[in-house]
Amino acid sequence: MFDPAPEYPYPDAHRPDEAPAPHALLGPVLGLLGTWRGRGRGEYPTLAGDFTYAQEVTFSHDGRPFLHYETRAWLLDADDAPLRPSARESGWWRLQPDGRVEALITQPTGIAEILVGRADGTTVDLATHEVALAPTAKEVNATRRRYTLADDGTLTFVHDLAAVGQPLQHHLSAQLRRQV
Ligand code: HEM
Repeated sequence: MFDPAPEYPYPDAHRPDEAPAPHALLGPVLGLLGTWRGRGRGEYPTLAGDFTYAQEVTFSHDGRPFLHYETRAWLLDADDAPLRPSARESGWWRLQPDGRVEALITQPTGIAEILVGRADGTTVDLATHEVALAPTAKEVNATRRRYTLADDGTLTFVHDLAAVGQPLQHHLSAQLRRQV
């Protein structure tokens, strides 16, 4: 007789004081744990104009030396009402000794990125190591992502993009607040 497995016994923690205890290597990114929500503005020279959007970002861990990262964005109209779903990403941020970070991030648009960079407790700065594209994905060559934690519980996010023949330049900036 088939015996199904019980519920997954190792739930993720979304706060530093929640079990399981965070791995020591997560020290430089502990301030990111949890769910963040806010608004941003985007642009790119190939687009007709700039746009405003809302974004939700979640970081969690299961006691091992990596973060689970997930984000969903949606475009806003001039009255701040939802216009349509936009970018989604998920992945893994692997913490190394000395605050080095290796991030693996995938998108439903056929883009898979490996980024490398550093975390120092208040900022995380990641730049492309390699991009892999599904056969029908748009051409993306590189990104740079900077996350900065301010004292008042605000997380700012700046995203530069080299894609569709354009050099690396600003695509997105957002300000997010931690959700309780
Ligand atoms: C908060 C996250 C993001 C938002 C809100 C966003 C928003 C947008 C919007 C509104 C467009 C115009 C096309 C459309 O309406 O869909 C666009 C284009 C594009 N985005 Fe983003 N984006 C985000 C993240 C990213 C990321 C992470 C990448 C790459 C790693 C990326 C790469 C591109 C590319 C390649 C284009 C197409 C440009 C073109 O074909 O001219 N975006 N984005």
